[in-house]
This record gives sequence, C-alpha cells and structure tokens, in this order.
Amino acid sequence: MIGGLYAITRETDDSARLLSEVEAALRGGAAVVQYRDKSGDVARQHEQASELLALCRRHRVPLIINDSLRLADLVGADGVHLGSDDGGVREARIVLGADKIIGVSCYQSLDLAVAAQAAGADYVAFGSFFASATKPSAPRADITLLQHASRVLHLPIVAIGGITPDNAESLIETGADAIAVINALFEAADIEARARCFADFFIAETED
Ligand SMILES: Cc1ncc(COP(=O)(O)OP(=O)(O)O)c(N)n1
Ligand SMILES: Cc1nc(C(=O)O)sc1CCOP(=O)(O)O
Repeated sequence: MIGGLYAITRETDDSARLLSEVEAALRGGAAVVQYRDKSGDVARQHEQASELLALCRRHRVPLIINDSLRLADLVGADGVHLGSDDGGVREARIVLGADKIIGVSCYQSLDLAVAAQAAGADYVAFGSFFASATKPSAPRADITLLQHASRVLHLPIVAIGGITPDNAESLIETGADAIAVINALFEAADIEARARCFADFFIAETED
C-alpha cells in the first residue's frame, strides 16, 4: 500500500552519495523510494538500482523503478512507475506479476487515472501541483483535482511537483495519500530531519 513520504532519487554518478542520501531519507521515515535516472547509462542504473534495493529491503520499504519495466524486472524491484511513454499497465503486470507495485503518471487527467485503475494500477500520480525546480516545464495541476480524484478512485493517490514543507499539508488534507518529493528532500541540509518533517504530516493526518 503506497502512502506517506515517497522519496524520488536525484540523478548522480556518485553511488555512495546516492545511497547515503537515500539512507538518511529512510531513517527520517520515507515510506517509498523511487529510483529515477535519465542518464541512459544502463550499467550504472543496474548497479545503483541493485544497491538501493538492498538498502530499501533493510528498511522494509518498497523500491520502485521509474520508466523502465526492464530494469525493474532485472533487479527484482518492488515495482515500476510508468509515464505516458513507458508502456502500459497490463504489460507491466504480465512481466512483473500480481505482487508488484505498478504506479502510473496521470498528470492533470482524472480520465487517465480511471483508465489506469481499470487496467490494474496500484496507485496513480497527479502533478505538478507547484513550481518544480526539478521539472520546471511540467504543466500545473489544480489542487481541486485531488478532491475529485479521491471521490472517484479507490486506489492510493500520489501528488508530485514542487512539494515543500510549506505546501505539503494542503495536498494531504485535500486527498493525497502520498507526496512524491525530490528537490525539497534531497537539497535539504539535513535530509533525515527533512524526511521526518514530511513524514510527520501523515502522522498528524491520522490523528485528526
Ligand atoms: C510518483 C511519481 N509521479 C510522477 C512521476 C513523473 O513520471 P513521468 O511523467 O514519467 O516523468 P519522469 O519522472 O519520467 O520524468 C514520477 N516519476 N513519479
Ligand atoms: C518527476 C516529476 N514529475 C512531475 C509531474 O508533474 O508529473 S513533477 C516532477 C519533479 C518532482 O520533483 P520536485 O519535488 O523537485 O519538484
């Protein structure tokens, strides 16, 4: 079940730094990790994904691979995140099997989310809710989308794009089950403390 702080890695060839940053996020309470690397360096991706998987297993947190069904299958990751160019849910389900997590980017479209749900996705993601330093060109989603989506869908909803400690609560209160964060998490001076800050929003939510 996807929920809480969903940490997405920054691209780097410094594997030791990658691992130590993700470990800090896990210590702070990240509930899901996504490996996202657009370099096209297949050897590096295989090595980093394998090392991250071992780390995530030690913390009992799922590792999702962005974009690549092939890499997810090769390293035995816990799931894959599919964007509009990354293939369909049904194919991913056949390759990965019933127990793996399949997430789908639905951008600003509830129709895409309904279709992903019908195809057997395990979660859907909407964004970008705020200006994103990582993806400045990402089209913006309105927060009311979360309200509609949480009424219509019966699977976890992930919000992404420019999320910071100052705006995360508004998304969670409006219907996000998870918040996916890159910059505001991994650019923080103290990644563990920042992760804890994000994770605590979900504890506060269950206490309300
Ligand atoms: C949790 C989550 N949500 C959305 C995205 C974006 O995926 P995509 O649209 O495929 O873009 P890239 O990440 O591949 O640039 C994501 N990765 N994770
Ligand atoms: C990878 C990605 N996808 C987005 C979308 O809107 O689909 S926004 C985004 C970047 C998220 O990083 P940050 O937390 O640094 O803004």
